[in-house]
Amino acid sequence: MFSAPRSPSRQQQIPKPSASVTGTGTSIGATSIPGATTSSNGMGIGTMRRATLTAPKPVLPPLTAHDHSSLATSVANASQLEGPPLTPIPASAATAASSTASAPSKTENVTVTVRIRPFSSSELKASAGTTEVWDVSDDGTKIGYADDYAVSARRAPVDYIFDSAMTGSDNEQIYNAGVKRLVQSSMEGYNGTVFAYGQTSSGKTYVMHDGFSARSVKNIVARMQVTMSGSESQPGITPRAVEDIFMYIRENSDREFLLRVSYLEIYNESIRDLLSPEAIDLRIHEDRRRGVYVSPLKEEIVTTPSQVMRIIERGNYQRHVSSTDFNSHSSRSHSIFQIVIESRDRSPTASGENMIARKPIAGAKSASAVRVSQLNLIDLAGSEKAASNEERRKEGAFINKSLLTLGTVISKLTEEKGAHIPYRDSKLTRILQSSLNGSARVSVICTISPSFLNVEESHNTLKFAARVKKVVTKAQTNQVMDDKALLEKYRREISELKAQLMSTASTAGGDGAGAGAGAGVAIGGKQQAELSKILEKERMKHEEEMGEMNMVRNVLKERIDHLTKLILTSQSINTKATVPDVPVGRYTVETSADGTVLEFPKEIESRLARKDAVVKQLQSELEAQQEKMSLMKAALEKTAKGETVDIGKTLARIETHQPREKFLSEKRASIVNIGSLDHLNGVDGADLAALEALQNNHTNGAKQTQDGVQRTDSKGESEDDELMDTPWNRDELQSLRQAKRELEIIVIEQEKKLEDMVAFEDSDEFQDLILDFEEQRERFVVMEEERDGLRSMVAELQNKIRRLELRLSSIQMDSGVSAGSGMAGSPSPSLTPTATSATMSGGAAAARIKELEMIAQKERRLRMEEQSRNMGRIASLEAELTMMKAELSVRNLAGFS
Ligand SMILES: Nc1ncnc2c1ncn2[C@@H]1O[C@H](COP(=O)(O)OP(=O)(O)OP(=O)(O)O)[C@@H](O)[C@H]1O
Repeated sequence: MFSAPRSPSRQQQIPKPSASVTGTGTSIGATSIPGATTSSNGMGIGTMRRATLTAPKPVLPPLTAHDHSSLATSVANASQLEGPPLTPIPASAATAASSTASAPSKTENVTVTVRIRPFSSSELKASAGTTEVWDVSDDGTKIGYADDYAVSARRAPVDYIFDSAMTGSDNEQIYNAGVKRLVQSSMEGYNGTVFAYGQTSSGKTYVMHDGFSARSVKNIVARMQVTMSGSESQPGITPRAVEDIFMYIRENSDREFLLRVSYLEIYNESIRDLLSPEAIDLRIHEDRRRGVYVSPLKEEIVTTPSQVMRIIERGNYQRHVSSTDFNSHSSRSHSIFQIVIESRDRSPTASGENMIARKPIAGAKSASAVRVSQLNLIDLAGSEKAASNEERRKEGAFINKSLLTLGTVISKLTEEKGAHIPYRDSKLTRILQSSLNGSARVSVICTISPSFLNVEESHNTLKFAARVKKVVTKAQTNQVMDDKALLEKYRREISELKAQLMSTASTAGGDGAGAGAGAGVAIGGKQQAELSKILEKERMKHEEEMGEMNMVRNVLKERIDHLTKLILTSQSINTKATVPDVPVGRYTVETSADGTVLEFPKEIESRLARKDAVVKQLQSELEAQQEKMSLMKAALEKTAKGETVDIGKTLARIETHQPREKFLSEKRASIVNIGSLDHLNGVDGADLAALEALQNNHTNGAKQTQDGVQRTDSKGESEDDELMDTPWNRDELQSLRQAKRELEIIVIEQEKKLEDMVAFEDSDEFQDLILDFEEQRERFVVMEEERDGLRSMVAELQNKIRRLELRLSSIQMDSGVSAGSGMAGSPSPSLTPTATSATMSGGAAAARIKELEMIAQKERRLRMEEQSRNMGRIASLEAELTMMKAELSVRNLAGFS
């Protein structure tokens, strides 16, 4: 056996999450994706090909320094990016690749990496020390029994050679050694599959997902601690692959990409969509064009690494995970996360921008063809010995059977050329068929335990690894020339929309010509009036059409924008990374000479007040949610440390924060059940009674009894085991976590609302409102001036009327005097009566009087006419005034509503 010194990391124990695993890195907090949409698309696991079986060939060349550095830089930056909401994928378009042209790679063996994880606390306890069973050679390629162990256990030496063999917890090392190059080649158009294989609790989930693989409470607490301390993380293969994918897009400016993802699990031989959990028992289909695929399966288009990680987290949350005798958080299903990568040359001739009517060209190779590849990241459930719990036993039987079939398939592939390969004997092998039969690059990560307690299982894993190493593949790039590729479909749609946009623009540009021509014809009178009526009608119709046209243009522009955002380029990714400029000067206000704001327009004032009220409300809601979250965190931390949770207080506090009854009762049950009841010995009678009442209310009364028994059994176990000793507690903890996630989602939603409010202030809509308001205000001032003018005109007229009335009455008086003296010989007002009477004779005087009377009468009539005219004018002015007032108040109402 190897004489190499033992790897120092072999001596280490599985680090306690809080102590040695130092961060979460990629943020995979439980958040929902606003606008996430569903489509019923098949998940093609690659196109069907015949197995390419040859004698074992040399393995893939090792990674170059360049390989290591170019992809390794991705992790930090790409997680910052954010993208548009998800988009529905038209069912007809989102199919797997139909390859019309392909470029085969060289034949190559499956890449196999083996990792021996550090000792777990229970292994250490059971074996009373770190008895090394396995040893890794200095060059990191061979693995065999450790010398001491081989001697003491009388084992014949074994020697396995792989692409890499390693120990410890470094997920970056394992990613670089076994997966990085495969991810890169999947970006270049080759199908790729990575799966983790190994006994239960050997570290598959740890390597595939992240350093806190198991979703145990301790790990959640550790995550919190790490997040709070801001230290480094240990992401697994999946987040690293995701980061590298986006880094690749960023660094390859000559191509454009479209990414879509799906996530499924095989649980007890039934396929379930983890992104649409109600979709269970999905079927596997196969046809010549699409190969083997699962349908219907939800696919989501993704545009940022964080978006992908949120989807994975969402799926992980749905995955079947339970505590077993061997792993407190054991994956009870095989999970397959698939990323479909479409890409195309961006050069103008190849982009398809100008190829609206292009037809698919079967079999032709072209720069504009879309490359379609799939990257499958698979976390298998682990093989296990018989479990004590019946349900776990049943699950274990399904798991073992499918893993056995996988082993048989691998054996047949490598040993019996031309033999029948029993892919159909399990859902797992059926789905993996296209990858295993040669058309994809495959990398297998085998994980083993270091302990002699698991030596047989570890040896079996090594045998499996050695067999799978012999499988030879010949990956091909798939090129699609038609709308089977979403990229092509979307590009084509963008081109068509742009063409439509152009045509609406030219229609809009030609407006008003007809109206203008008619206006120049010289015609008069009635005809002209009719013509202007027609022209006016035409103008209004034209305006309406223009309005509609603008609406259509806006819709077209939005759709173009949306589709363009889904297509990723190095430029778009880099742009998304930059912080948008904050617009300056949101509204116009009146200021004094020294710049002091005199007054905000009332309209703005009231809108601002309304907005402030909403913001305040949102803020207080946000604070309340955060408060609740910290209560939950504190409760979790306490219980994880085995401390007593002050049930009464915590419940009361949460109750005051959480009005939703269902949520409350869930939380009550969770908190009541988190801690061991043993801790509650010191609680006084009233508290205990309250606690019991709460427990009685819990729906799982039967489970509680069982839990109580198991809890007693678990005394003296490790802290983790104590905490996770019963399925019931785990369920409760899971529901507690669910509650926490719900709160996180609410917080994110609230924050989004706040952002929207702020964004509204910057929006064109808001600016338009302010402009509108300014216009209204100016109109109001003009109307007020008009009203004042009319008022003074009315006052003037009233004065005039009064003057006229006075004059009239004085005339009447004069006339009365004259008439009286007429009988007494009085003259008209125009004549002096005394003079007249003095100078005229009786007959002449009578005639003169009559004449004067007639004059007076005529004058009275004239005055009366003038008076009634004036009265009419006054009435019409008053009516006009009333109208103006009414109009004014209507406008005021309209302007300020
Ligand atoms: N390389 C490692 N370094 C540190 N801790 C590890 C390592 N591998 C696994 N662990 C820890 O061991 C425990 C079991 O690991 P994990 O859940 O990944 O096993 P698994 O193989 O996925 O099990 P199962 O098949 O039951 O789902 C976890 O607590 C995990 O954090």
